[in-house]
Amino acid sequence: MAFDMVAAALCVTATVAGMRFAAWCSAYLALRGLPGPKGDLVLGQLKDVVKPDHHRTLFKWACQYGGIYRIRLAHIHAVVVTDPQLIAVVLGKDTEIEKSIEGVYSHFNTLLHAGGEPNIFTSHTDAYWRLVRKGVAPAFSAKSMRQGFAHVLAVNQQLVSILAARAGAAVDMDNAALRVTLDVIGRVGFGKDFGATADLDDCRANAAFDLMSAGRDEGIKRWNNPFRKYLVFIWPSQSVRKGRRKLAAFQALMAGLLAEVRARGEPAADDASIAAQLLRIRDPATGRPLPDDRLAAEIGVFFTGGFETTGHTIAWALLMISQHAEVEARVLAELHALRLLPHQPGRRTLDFEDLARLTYTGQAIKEAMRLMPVLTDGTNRTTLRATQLGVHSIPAGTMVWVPFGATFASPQSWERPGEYLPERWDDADADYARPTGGEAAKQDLADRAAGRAKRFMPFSLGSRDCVGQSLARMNFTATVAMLLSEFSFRLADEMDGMASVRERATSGLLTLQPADGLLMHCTPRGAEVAASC
Ligand code: HEM
Repeated sequence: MAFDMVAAALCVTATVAGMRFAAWCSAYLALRGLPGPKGDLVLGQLKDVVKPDHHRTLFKWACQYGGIYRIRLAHIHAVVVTDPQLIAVVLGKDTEIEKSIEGVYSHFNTLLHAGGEPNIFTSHTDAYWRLVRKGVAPAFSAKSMRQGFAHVLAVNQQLVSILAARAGAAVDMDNAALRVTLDVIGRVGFGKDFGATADLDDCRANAAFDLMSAGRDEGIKRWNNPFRKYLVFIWPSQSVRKGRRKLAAFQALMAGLLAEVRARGEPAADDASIAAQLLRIRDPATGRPLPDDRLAAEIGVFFTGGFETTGHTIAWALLMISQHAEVEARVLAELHALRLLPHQPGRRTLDFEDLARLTYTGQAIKEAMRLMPVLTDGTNRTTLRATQLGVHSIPAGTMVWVPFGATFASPQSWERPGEYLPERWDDADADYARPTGGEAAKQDLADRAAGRAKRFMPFSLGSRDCVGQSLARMNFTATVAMLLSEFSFRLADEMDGMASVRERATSGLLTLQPADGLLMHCTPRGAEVAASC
């Protein structure tokens, strides 16, 4: 009897394995027509894409193989897409191509939830995701941003005073920008001042700031080694135990924030902060609020999603603007026209309406986001069924990777792609793909319904785009404008020049960031600057 059961189990296992192998082989054959790099026999291109400078490799492959090519990450077949027309299909068809939850996003579940439950970022596009996404949407409306602006101003004013007191000294502006971002999300979204901006020096002095990066580090280790979450039981090395402790501390921090928010009582009717909106969510089936553990995980995802992304964006924009004298001069002229420069007659404080008026400054930031996109790896999808991408039929179960860095720098979509040219955004249509290859291509493009495919999508596209983009825009525009109005920034000699900072940028830590911080000397602007504008 026992023998029969073992034999039956073995038969089932062998059949399932056989079917999987057959599916794998058929996907291999189906994708064989696509170009792609030759890789390691066992790992394929896996080793290339976990390197700290893999964004360069993805760019090189896009130039070499075009807007769609295949790679293999060990046993996973993947198709990499940088052609805007195809990206529009990939990110626009939720019912055919879903976020790659299993194998990519689900690794991040245990970072935020001890039991590994998914959150708005890591869940399928399902009923739970819709409930949370719809629930928090009002927190990012124009009205909420206007309400939160006073916090953005206060945090940046604090940074300006600290930098003024350290005039001339070299300050790590990447670290400073990250701190501002943490405080902005804390204050605007949750009514909580973490005080990270108050002390720029010591990472460890601010527990919240320290834990934000710790969550990220452990996330990467788990992504590179999915078994890491179990290792503490099997091989409890010091590093694994430390990672676990940090994660537990991060989750406790978020649970503590939830308790703090609850202790304030029912949110006021006009409070549409992230905290208030999360508390208002009700399960339509039971009418009950989300359980506390899920709420704490959702709070955590707004910090992890918004903290490094916005912080490094600010740092890259400061670097690019301050290293291009002609761009900086135009930014200053715009600030001067709005009476936002120190020492100018009738000087005003930046207000919410100014954010929309800072057209050129916005373009300068946007161009920095094109050349140094924080989410250079973009997004991953998986085909739920066989899907047509251009002339290629992509089998079900294939990972489709849209790397933004390679897309935003591709010579197939951009003129002078490697140059920092904020003026390219003067054209309101510059976000959209252009026909290349003469009249025929123009006609072809005009013929396609999806002819206005976007070639620039730093916040992604479609239903799973960035829910927090309005907060990010408000934060980075205000910070860059306020810092540049008050100071000129010179890259410290230790940084070895802008080219070297860009060359050494790492994408191995989830976001594209300066490898060794961004040391800059900040000099307060004198009266002559306003006079010369
Ligand atoms: C410059 C700053 C930012 C950039 C470039 C950015 C970019 C993105 C991108 C590309 C996605 C889609 C990711 C994917 O498909 O894997 C995303 C999703 C998300 N972002 Fe952002 N983000 C930024 C700031 C923020 C901020 C400030 C918040 C909130 C405080 C936030 C919260 C989220 C959340 C919760 C999601 C998941 C949305 C969903 O799946 O429905 N992000 N972001």
